[in-house]
Amino acid sequence: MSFLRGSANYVWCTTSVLGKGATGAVFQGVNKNNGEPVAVKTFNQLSHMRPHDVQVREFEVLKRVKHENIVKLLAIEEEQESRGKVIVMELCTGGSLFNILDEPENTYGLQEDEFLLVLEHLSAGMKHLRDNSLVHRDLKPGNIMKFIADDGSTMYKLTDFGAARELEEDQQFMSLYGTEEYLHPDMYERAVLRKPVGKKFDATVDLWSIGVTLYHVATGNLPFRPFGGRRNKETMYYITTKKASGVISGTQTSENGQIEWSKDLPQNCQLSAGLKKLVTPLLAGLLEVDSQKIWTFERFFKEVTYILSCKLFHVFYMNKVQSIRIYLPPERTPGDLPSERVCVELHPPDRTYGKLQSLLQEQTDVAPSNQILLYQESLLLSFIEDSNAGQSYPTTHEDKPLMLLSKENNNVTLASEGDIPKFPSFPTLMSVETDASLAKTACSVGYACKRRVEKLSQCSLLIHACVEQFTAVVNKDLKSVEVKSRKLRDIMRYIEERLEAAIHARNMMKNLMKLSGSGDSGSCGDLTAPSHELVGDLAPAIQQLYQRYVTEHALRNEWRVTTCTLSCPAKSRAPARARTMVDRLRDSWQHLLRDRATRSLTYNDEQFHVLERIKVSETARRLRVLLDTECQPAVAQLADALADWYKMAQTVYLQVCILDKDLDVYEKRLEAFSGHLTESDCLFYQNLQARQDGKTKAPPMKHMNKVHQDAKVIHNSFKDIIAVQGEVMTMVRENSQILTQFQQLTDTLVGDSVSNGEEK
Ligand SMILES: Nc1ncnc2c1ncn2[C@@H]1O[C@H](COP(=O)(O)OP(=O)(O)OP(=O)(O)O)[C@@H](O)[C@H]1O
Repeated sequence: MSFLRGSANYVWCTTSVLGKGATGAVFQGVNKNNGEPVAVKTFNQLSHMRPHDVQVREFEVLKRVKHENIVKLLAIEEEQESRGKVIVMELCTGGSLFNILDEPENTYGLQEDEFLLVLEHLSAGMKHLRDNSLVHRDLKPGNIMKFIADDGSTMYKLTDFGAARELEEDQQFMSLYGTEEYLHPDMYERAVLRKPVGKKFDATVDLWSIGVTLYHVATGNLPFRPFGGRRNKETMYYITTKKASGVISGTQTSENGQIEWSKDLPQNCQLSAGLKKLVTPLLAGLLEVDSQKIWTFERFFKEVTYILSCKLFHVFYMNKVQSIRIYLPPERTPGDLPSERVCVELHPPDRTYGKLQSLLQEQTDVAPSNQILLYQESLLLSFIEDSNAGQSYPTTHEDKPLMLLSKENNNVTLASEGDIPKFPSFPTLMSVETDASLAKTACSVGYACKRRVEKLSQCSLLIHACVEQFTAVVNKDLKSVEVKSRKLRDIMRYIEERLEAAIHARNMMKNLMKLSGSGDSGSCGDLTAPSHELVGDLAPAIQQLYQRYVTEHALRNEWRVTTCTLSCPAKSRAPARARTMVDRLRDSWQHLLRDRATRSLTYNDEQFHVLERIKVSETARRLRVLLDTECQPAVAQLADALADWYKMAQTVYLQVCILDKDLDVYEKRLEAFSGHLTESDCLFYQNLQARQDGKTKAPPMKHMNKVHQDAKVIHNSFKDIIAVQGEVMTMVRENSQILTQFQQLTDTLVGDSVSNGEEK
């Protein structure tokens, strides 16, 4: 039966229950004046038995807080019929985090991006409470609401501020608080075990609850789980108080059995290894029973700020066909506040390329010197303006990651992603009670399978993308090596020409000086050009590679030929098929849930119930087949093809690297020789100048100073050699002609004087 209830400005229907808690129920209502949907919190009889000041405290607190991560208070009104107070709040259509975690999709915890959103919003909301000297004391997923804005963006908001001071009244606290798994052990001892404790519950009790909540959000499970659950209170207390520092979970799987402690997040949780590394110490700091060791709020906020300001890199590690995530620490900003120093000291800012490489090595074992890191169709380094500054690093996405390839290891082996739990099977006898929970478990496993199918499908696309990008890089490198070798051959030719001219000039001057009896033209040092055989030797190898890989596209063609017959989960729409099957599992689960609520089924209903069980088992079987016999083998085959292809591609890449290095060595030698030649020319022309100035018999050199200066320029900047070579050569040639003419003239003069009998 539904009843319409109302206050001055709002109405709600008693069937539109959003949730129920210890103090009352929350309904979806509507503003009578503008139709705005709202949430209306009403209070039950039990809540009215609390002292008056306790009852009004929630209203007082709500009036004081104003923050985007705290549910907004719209009004406090009186219900027309009962005259009881109601709280009207903004409506959070995404439900509570508890409901979200209860979804089979989140059985193993929230996805990484959603987890980070909860972390950010939860800590921002808590910071606002701290800034207003408020302690929540009843923090748990049920009191964190998901608000979905008109633009579809999500905001998590804290709610339920009814607990703060009630802790002073033991009785109320014990009777009104049902969710004990999130309580700090000291509060647990007093409220649940009902032992008098001489301890004060300060703000750190919230930190413990944040720790339990975050563990729950990250894994889908509570961190401390005694066998038998909530009823095993003594063991619960034992686990939380006896756990060692750094331990973040304790589970008892059998009656009076051993506790399994762990300092790590479970393997099946959805967070990446990169984020786990940052979140695990945070959880350990919060789930610390020793009051001396538990983190302060300030430390918690700083660590969260640190985690959230890390730059995320999606990386596809080709040799393991694995998507990984790297969180690069934030940069130090000039405006770092003194209060942030602690955090800076704990995590020295280091957003350098070297840091990125060492984080990659941590997760992949590929040493920095062996990392080939690509972004799109180039090496990542070519995108980064300053390898010490993170701002210029490109933004990556799941489907547009950095590609990491190992330079020295040309093996490709699929990384093990861990086992997916088995689908449950229904017992032969139908049970309305257990069938619904078995169907829910089947849904949870179905979601895990679907995620794995999506991952494999993405891997297959990334394999193709990686091949394309690496091929582009090899081609680009080959092209630049080819251009470099052509340029060096040109330079070599130019240097040889210059050398020839220099030798010619010196020989002629020598002859002239001898003839004119003016002495020697001066030493000009050893002028032997570096053998151009080296560049000549490299040229055919470069040409051959160029022809095969750039002109004929051998790498691309090879990949196409080997993979054109292979199946690809992305092309066969495996993710869409997996999604349809999971939807089917969900429908069946909902059907079995309705059956459980009905309790007694008619004969026909029973037949349909049995059919739904069959549907669940059959869909589960097909989903497993899709994963095990279609997607996994397809990616394994692609990985094998990739292994063969990479053996070839890596060889070409390394060959090109070696050729490039050889050319660099040769370029250096040419540069050194060019410098040497320039110096020699300078010396030579300086000598001539001196002779001219000293009125000794020397040819009048045109452009001599210009040649001298340009030669210096060339010496300073070898790279400019091509730009000025024409000009310099013209001048050198002109000087050479002058010398030749001068010699001819001198020869004539000498000949004349000989014929005139002047020669003795
Ligand atoms: N603003 C809101 N929008 C949508 N649903 C809400 C809103 N506020 C509360 N709810 C739902 O109502 C439930 C109970 O609300 P609330 O926690 O305030 O009640 P309570 O009686 O204090 O509960 P508890 O026993 O947890 O202390 C929440 O878990 C949530 O599912």
